[in-house]
Amino acid sequence: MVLQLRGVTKTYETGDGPLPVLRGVDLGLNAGETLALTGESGSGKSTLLHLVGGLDTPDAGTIEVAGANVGAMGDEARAALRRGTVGVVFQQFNLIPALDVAANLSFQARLAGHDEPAHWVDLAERLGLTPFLRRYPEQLSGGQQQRVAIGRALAARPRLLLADEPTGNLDETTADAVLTLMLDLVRESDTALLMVTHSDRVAERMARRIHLRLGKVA
Ligand SMILES: Nc1ncnc2c1ncn2[C@@H]1O[C@H](COP(=O)(O)OP(=O)(O)OP(=O)(O)O)[C@@H](O)[C@H]1O
Repeated sequence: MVLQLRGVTKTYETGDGPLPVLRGVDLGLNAGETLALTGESGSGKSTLLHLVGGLDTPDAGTIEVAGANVGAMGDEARAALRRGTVGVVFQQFNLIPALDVAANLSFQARLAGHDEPAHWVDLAERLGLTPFLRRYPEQLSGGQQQRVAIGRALAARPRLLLADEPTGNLDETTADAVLTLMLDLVRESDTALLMVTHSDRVAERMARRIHLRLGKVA
């Protein structure tokens, strides 16, 4: 299994007191599996993604990614996890502003130890980014930046791809095309995909779907 969560809980401290968000989440994801994560606004979807990506730690429970316990990792191991094993496409794309599109793609691949120009060039071509390789992120539309973020994550050949509404900024036709491409790419590389979405249309294209409600998988 690429991802296994057991009894994961997370409570935030707020000005109004503790806010329990996750109350014992169990979840497993196999290599190459695609899973839609739905739930109302505020149900904890982004929190779950952040925990799996090692950006925050659970209060209790375990999160294993490719057999390693994320909660027990030190900063170094967690950084390595984010460089290579887990790819992320979050709503703020976090592209590197000082690097052009080609360099954003190749930099991430090199960081992950996959210095394979043919791979990221192919990803760029399939994502329709070839005309923009010499442009900087600020010179791209939101949808173009979104495609760079997808290409950059996949260039690192992750075992698990975490995506938060990755087609949310696109019109329906483009969103469908980008989603089809993403699903093709993860299938080809046997990458597991955990995608947060509000869209039934998107969720229906994934192999499995789970819903977060009252802090648990409903
Ligand atoms: N750092 C934080 N400190 C305190 N509360 C937080 C923090 N981050 C998130 N929350 C709260 O935790 C709850 C879950 O937030 P989260 O972003 O995980 O929800 P979500 O399901 O992703 O929502 P949306 O669909 O609106 O993006 C919300 O009530 C939010 O206000």
